[in-house]
Amino acid sequence: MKPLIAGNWKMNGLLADATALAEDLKARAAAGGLACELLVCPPYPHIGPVADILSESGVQVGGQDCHNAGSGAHTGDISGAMLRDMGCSHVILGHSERRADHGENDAVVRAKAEAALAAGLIPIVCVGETAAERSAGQALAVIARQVKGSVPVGMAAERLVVAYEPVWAIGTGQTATPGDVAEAHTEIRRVLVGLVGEGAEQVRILYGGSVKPANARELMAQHNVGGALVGGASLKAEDFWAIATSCP
Ligand SMILES: O=C[C@H](O)COP(=O)(O)O
Repeated sequence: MKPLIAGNWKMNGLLADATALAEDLKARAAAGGLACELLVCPPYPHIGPVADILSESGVQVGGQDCHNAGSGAHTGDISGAMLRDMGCSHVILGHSERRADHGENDAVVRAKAEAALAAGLIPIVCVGETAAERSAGQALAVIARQVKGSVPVGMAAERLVVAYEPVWAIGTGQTATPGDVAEAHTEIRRVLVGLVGEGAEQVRILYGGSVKPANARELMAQHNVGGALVGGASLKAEDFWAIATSCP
């Protein structure tokens, strides 16, 4: 399977910024020849216009979260079906900013992943340790616990993406070393084998945390790294494209 380079635009920009970025990516994608799949995850209000612009481009569109219920009285939330209806193929779930800002735990993330799958979306399940957990020597244990708790059991490997995002590397400019990344991804793969079975080798495990053009090539070359989840650098088409063209 090709690597996946996903851009998480988070809560940034207005509609004009989102559509300008989408138009720029569409123009770059028209040349073809990328060795990876590309995905952008705009803020909810921008998903429809961005999906319209990118509809024939090959660049996929995703959500940044969805509720675990299919519909109902959940003010301020959106469902997987709504994302699918707007043209989304993927949804990011359990991002550390959701876990911190909205108190989402592994059980909630797993319920959301099950709802996303039921809606026809591919969940990108995020895991990663804090700086304190790493200092305490618990990084791998935390990662293993989050994967076991957040990933639905027995799912098809091609319907799942996992993202390793050490919390201390997100938006800080401090990137995990290639060795840290390889170690964490190997642990995630080991846990996935128990959850997914034989297909676990096919699950793409993305790295996220201060990925930029200058470090993307080395990170993407690590064992078990199947792409990147990019925050800040995905807001500039030039940088996002440079990361996409770094795929092996
Ligand atoms: O979802 C993306 C990550 O949180 C990484 O963000 P960043 O590239 O700005 O560090």
